[in-house]
Amino acid sequence: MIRAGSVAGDIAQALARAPAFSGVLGTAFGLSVARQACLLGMPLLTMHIFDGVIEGGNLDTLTVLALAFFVALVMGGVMRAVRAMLMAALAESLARRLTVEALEAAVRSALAGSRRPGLAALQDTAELRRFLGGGTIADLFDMTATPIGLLVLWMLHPVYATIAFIACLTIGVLGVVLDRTTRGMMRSASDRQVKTSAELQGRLRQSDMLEGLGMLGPVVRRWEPAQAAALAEGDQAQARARAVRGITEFSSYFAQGTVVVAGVILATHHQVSPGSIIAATMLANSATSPIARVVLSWRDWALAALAWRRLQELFADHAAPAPTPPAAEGPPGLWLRDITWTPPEGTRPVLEGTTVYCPPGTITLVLGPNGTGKSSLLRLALGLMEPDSGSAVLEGQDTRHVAREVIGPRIGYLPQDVQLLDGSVLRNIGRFGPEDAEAVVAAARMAGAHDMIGRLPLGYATEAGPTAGLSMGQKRMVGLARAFYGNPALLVLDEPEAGLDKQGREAVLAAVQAARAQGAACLVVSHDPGLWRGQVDQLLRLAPRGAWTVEAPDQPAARSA
Ligand SMILES: Nc1ncnc2c1ncn2[C@@H]1O[C@H](COP(=O)(O)OP(=O)(O)OP(=O)(O)O)[C@@H](O)[C@H]1O
Repeated sequence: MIRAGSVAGDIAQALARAPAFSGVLGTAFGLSVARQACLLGMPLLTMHIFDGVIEGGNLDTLTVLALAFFVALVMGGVMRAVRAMLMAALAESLARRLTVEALEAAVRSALAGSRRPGLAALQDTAELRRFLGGGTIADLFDMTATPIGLLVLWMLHPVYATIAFIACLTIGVLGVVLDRTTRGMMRSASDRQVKTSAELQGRLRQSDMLEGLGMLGPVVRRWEPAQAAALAEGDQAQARARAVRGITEFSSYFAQGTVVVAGVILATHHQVSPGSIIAATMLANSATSPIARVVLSWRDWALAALAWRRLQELFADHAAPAPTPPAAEGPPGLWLRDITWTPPEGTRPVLEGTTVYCPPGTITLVLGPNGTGKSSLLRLALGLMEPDSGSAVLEGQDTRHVAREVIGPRIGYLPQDVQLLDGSVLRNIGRFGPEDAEAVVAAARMAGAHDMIGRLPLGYATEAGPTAGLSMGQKRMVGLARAFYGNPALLVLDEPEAGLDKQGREAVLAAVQAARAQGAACLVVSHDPGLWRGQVDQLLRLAPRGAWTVEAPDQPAARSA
């Protein structure tokens, strides 16, 4: 849980861990101090113009002072622009790094069954980018003007400094009160909004069903109260922020007005010069306005804090499994060793001690009633989920504890719900790697999809993404070709024949036989054992409550020569 007021510290700590980032932050801070020095010189110049030039009538001095005033102004502006560029570059660079990490963690979180959409992690990264690049941190750096301004005011007259100090204190206390009283509200509103928009997104994905069955109204009516509650909580926090904004602005102007009044009284008693009144007003403004800006940008701080907290929780809860070195003498093929697995929020294991060895060049058919854990076993075999105990070992390497880019190319996977990504059929089959048309066509031929692809409007160049017009059967065939791409050592197919016509089913059988002949260990889930009769080397039967058996098939597999 995030501690009140710890956001800046947390973010600064994270930035400081990266030397390049801390260097940029240090430079931006240095520029802020230098800029404040330039700007704080201006009230003193103004005072000299009033007290020295008006009384002495020396226009040469006025020219020099005016020039110095102008140079200070330009230098302040240049430093501000350079600082803004540095902060924007820093925000960009940090966001790029965070985006990759956030995406990886979001994928792992989705695999673990989390309902929080990956999109939310990207929105949080964008929020942090906006925060870092948007001048809020620069406002914090500008707060160095406050002690310097107060010191100079003190040197002009302690009464000036006291008035400005009280104003700074009032604004600062208001900021802390605002933060303490609304942070929880903002957090809850923001979390609720993420949840409700995720729910709505999930439901809208089923637009055919919603529209076809006339369910849109009831769905929206169920979603609306939660959304309204989230918005109401956000509005309440905003209302408090508006009240604080009013008091902050009032305090700032009140301080300046009081400085003028006090200055006139002091001048009539010859304790300060008339020019000091203008200088003190400017200095009081310089001392109070950075604190006021930080308080007024409180919402940005709060939103960035929430985004940061959510990302930290996502990274902590879904860290990449630590890689382990492969065993020196691992058996070839796939070995599922004593796997026990309980679904998230489940009370009893669906798989209990499941053990099966799939040598290279064999087909293992996984059978069982609905809900007995067949798909889950495949995902465990691929290392996509953490078992309660046991492991899946491919050629001596634990498939869970290995970099995905290392093991991915050795695996072919056809999930139950085939998803193709935006891009051509060619790019999808080639897994969006370097284009290798020959290997793509070889995979498509092996999957029996080549002729079907040839009949598509643009052949291999046809769009295959979720909104493209491929039928379910066509998608499945393209997905099968993607699984075969690169002759994987392990082929994991979840109901590959589902939804295919007779020709498609025969193509699948032939394709899996071909993969076996090439030495792949094949693990296939099916609800149609008849189709696979005489085609497989062993059967893994799953039953309710974690029961399982490994059997030889009724008819031994017919091996191709
Ligand atoms: N991410 C998850 N979160 C919660 N429960 C899950 C999750 N994945 C699987 N389960 C549960 O685990 C059990 C096994 O699911 P699984 O999809 O592996 O069964 P299956 O044998 O493949 O079923 P089917 O034949 O219907 O495809 C089910 O009760 C399911 O609800």
